[in-house]
Amino acid sequence: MNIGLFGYGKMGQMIEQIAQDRGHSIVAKIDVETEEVDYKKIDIAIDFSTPDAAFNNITTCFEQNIPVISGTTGWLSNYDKAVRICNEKNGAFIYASNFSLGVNVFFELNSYLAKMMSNLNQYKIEMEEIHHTQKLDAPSGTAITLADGIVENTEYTGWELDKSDEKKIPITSKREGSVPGTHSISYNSMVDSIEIKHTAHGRQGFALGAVIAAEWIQGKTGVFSMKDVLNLN
Ligand SMILES: NC(=O)C1=CN([C@@H]2O[C@H](COP(=O)(O)OP(=O)(O)OC[C@H]3O[C@@H](n4cnc5c(N)ncnc54)[C@H](O)[C@@H]3O)[C@@H](O)[C@H]2O)C=CC1
Ligand SMILES: O=C(O)C1=N[C@H](C(=O)O)C[C@H](O)C1
Repeated sequence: MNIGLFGYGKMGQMIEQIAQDRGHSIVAKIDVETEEVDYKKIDIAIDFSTPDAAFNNITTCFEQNIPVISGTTGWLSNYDKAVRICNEKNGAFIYASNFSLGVNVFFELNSYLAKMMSNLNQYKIEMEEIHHTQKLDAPSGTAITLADGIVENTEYTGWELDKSDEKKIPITSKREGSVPGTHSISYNSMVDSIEIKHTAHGRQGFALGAVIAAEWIQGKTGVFSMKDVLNLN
């Protein structure tokens, strides 16, 4: 595949390595200073840019009939609009807050545990995410997906960054050194706690998942998720 990277930061560079190892070519590296893009060369776009840039990058690719894999977080207020444009153009799109296999298994585990805990009112939930200090958004996209999985299976109505509303899942976002991404969810009662936790050891898992998604979406049209790619059911 001829890949166009939108965002050539920490993730863009990791994806370049992994994509090349898997026999793909990087034909464009688009970053903040890029003035001109030759879209004709690009078979597929992989966007790991910034919350402000993602929507424009994604929809410009749809206009150019280029399928898009996006891992950028913090732009989701425009997600429905991006999906509409993708469908209007008969395009192909995958957004995932986290492309790693481990986190996608963790998403399933989280939903399953939430369902089991839904009637046990003596347990109160808490979520914590820890990332490097360069991260622009909080809470992380992964934490939001985890919270959505809990809301779907319990009576919690949403999430909040500062604990106050009993009906919302309290999320604590910590920014420390170069931490690649740690997410934990705990259910705490007076007598005990149950905790599940995912710890990324680096960015390889995210990057590999994005390249696998790009390989999977070739020749398809529609809006998909990592659950489709990984066949997790
Ligand atoms: N879904 C997932 O699995 C993962 C998602 N992420 C998300 O991916 C995004 C990027 O993460 P990192 O690479 O760590 O950040 P980074 O800050 O290292 O890289 C972002 C790059 O985007 C560039 N950029 C800014 N405006 C741009 C524009 N208009 N067009 C193209 N590029 C532009 C920046 O100059 C920078 O080089 C973040 O939103 C992060 O939360 C990060 C890791 C995994
Ligand atoms: O910014 C990051 O680094 C990461 N962002 C994603 C998120 O917001 O969940 C995924 C991963 O945790 C790393």
